[in-house]
Amino acid sequence: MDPKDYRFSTQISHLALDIGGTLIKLVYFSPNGDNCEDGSIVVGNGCSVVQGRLCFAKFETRKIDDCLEFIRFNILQHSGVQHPNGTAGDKISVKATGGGAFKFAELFKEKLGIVFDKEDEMHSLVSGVNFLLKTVPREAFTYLDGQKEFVQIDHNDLYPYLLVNIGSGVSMIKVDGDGKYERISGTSLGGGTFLGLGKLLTKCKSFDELLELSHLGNNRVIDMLVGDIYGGTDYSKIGLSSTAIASSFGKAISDGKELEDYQPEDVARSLLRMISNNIGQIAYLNALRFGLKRIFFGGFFIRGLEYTMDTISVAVHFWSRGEAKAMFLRHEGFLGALGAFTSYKDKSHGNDLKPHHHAVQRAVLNCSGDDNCRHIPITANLSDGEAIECSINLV
Ligand SMILES: Nc1ncnc2c1ncn2[C@@H]1O[C@H](COP(=O)(O)OP(=O)(O)O)[C@@H](O)[C@H]1O
Ligand SMILES: CC(C)(COP(=O)(O)O)[C@@H](O)C(=O)NCCC(=O)O
Repeated sequence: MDPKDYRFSTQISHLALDIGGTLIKLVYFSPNGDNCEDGSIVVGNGCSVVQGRLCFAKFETRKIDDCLEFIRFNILQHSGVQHPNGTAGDKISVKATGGGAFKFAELFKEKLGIVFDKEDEMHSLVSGVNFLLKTVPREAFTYLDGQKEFVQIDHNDLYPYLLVNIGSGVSMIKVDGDGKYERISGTSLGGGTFLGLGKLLTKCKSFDELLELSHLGNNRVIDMLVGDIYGGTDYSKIGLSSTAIASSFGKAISDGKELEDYQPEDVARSLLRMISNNIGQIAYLNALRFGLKRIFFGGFFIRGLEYTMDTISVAVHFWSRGEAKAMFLRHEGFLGALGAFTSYKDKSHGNDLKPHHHAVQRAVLNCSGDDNCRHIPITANLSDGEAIECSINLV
């Protein structure tokens, strides 16, 4: 292969995208040093092992042009690939998953000369979680009563588990092994519902603003509690305390108030609680259906927010009477994109490429904060996923 072509084709396959209903997630490999060659070590079988980091970025899907610019200026040019206006002749193949891999395929081809090599969304989610759980230390944790505890993952006792991905909508997947999974349930009441209803009800403009508001609010102003119905007492016979929510938003029935009479922060709090609680409960019911004890929650809805994780954990704990465990992931929002990224290696089997083509060899979390992704000049939300140090094989 012409060395120029070699560089061209290997560099750009270090990017994978997950284009969802609300957010576009990017995972890309950033070699240590200014370019790939600087960080690479050639090993005996002719492969170069390149040291670097997996970096993460996200964009709102409605602002897809920002994402296109980001890829053009930070990834294509940084890789030595210059396609200001890609043409049909300059095809670059990139792994992509999520609904947007279909919806926006033409746009990426037209604007960047990128052709999507599509990976199934559910498959990518599962691959992403398995990669994280098996490779990245201190990835999974529990969160209950304000206590975060990292979970030691036993590779020999990982399956089966339930994966609940809370994106715009929610998918629930029973995972039995690598590439062995079944989507067993889902609900349309997900992150998109929280954000959509939140925008309508509070006039918030963004997810972050809505979260900020929810921090300040009190859900009991709007939620009808068991005590409100039972005159302040518990309904202990069926295990409900007086402070349990009997009916989300139920107080609005008889308060005689208009929406404007409620504080937006209380509305945001009730909404967050309602969505989180409902997902926790449906997750538990599905875990019960299949006798699953471990439930991993992913998706960008969670955003590492204590209140959300606590609500989900309490719901799982309460309904399962402590039998099932809710667990969360540090790279929660990038499961699909990571799965698509790791699929560069899967496709190498059975074709001309050697095994381990672009296989992520090992990963150690790099918690160095600002130092991550420092070559990136234009704005992207980089703080949401900590970079993962790793090396990759280039054949
Ligand atoms: N910065 C953000 N902008 C919009 N939504 C966000 C943001 N951060 C978290 N979210 C929440 O995450 C959800 C999207 O999660 P994600 O896993 O990316 O799903 P999708 O693949 O459907 O886009 C949104 O519906 C919203 O609830
Ligand atoms: C259609 C989807 C898989 C798309 O994924 P997303 O962009 O929401 O992450 C998801 O929104 C979903 O599973 N919705 C729930 C549909 C249902 O089971 O009712």
